[in-house]
Amino acid sequence: MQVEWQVAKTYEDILYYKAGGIAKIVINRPHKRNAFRPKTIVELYDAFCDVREDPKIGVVLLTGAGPHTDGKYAFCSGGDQSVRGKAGYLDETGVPRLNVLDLQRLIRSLPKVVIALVAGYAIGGGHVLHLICDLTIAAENAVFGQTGPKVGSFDGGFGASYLARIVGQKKAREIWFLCRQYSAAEALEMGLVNCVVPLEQLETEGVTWANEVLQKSPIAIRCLKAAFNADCDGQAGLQELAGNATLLYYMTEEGAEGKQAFLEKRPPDFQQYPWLP
Ligand SMILES: CC(C)(COP(=O)(O)OP(=O)(O)OC[C@H]1O[C@@H](n2cnc3c(N)ncnc32)[C@H](O)[C@@H]1OP(=O)(O)O)[C@@H](O)C(=O)NCCC(=O)NCCSC(=O)CCC(=O)c1ccccc1C(=O)O
Repeated sequence: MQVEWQVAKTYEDILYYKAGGIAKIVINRPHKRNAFRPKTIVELYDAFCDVREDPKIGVVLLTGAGPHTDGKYAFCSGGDQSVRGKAGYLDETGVPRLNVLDLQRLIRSLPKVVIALVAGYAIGGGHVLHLICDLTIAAENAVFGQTGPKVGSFDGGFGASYLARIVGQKKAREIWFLCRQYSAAEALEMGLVNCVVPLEQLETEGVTWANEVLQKSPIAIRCLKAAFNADCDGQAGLQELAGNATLLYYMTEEGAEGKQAFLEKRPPDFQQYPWLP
């Protein structure tokens, strides 16, 4: 399936396209195996905010540019260690940041479906990025793993607890404690990815999945995503789920009656609405 991607906005570290109801966001630092610096995250955050505000977009494909000149592919290799300072990753003004955590929360709470397309390495913070996406499609050359304890880092948030929800406690501890690398086939076996396809079919497969999602009810999908999140995300997850309930209530005549009565300075007439079983 050929897609006519249109550039949605120009950035330095990422590429951002749209076509139909699909957005494609590409981490574009192949010379660093698509490691992210604070600027990369600021740009990713901006693009995901644009997706959130665009009512035509229902699905995002998140991927990495490649191959690099050495022929190797990467989805993302995590935080750029060359700009790591004493208290985080240094931005252009020297302020230390761990702003990937903001991006993780934005992707998770985005009321649209995010699909990671992983070719090559999804390592360290890059592995956590694919993990928090709603779905992951891996190319046959994909390689997954955490490196934190090897490079003096760890993600005790979604990177630990959500990983354990997906692959189980024993496997999650193995992944973090041993810092091994896992093939696409092994990732499929442990439920870390949804499917594995030949490299040259990766984007086509992503577009096929996206188009299938786009045939479905937007409100049903956003409520389901919030419901899946609520199971793991404590009060923030409940807030997200309940926000959808409020959205739906606002869309009812009953909800509108309360507002209308206030504006017309009269008592609300809720008696016309049934107390359903
Ligand atoms: C990905 C590799 C396994 C690929 O190996 P290989 O194919 O042999 O390529 P290399 O020759 O190693 O790399 C090519 C080229 O890219 C540069 N590079 C690769 N990865 C990085 C990186 N992460 N940062 C900077 N530069 C990178 C590499 O230096 C080479 O450059 P040359 O100039 O050509 O030499 C392998 O590259 C690899 O293992 N990479 C490192 C993976 C890693 O450890 N990532 C960091 C993990 S920690 C993290 O991601 C922090 C996440 C985070 O922000 C966070 C989140 C929540 C809580 C806390 C934190 C926190 O900040 O700690």
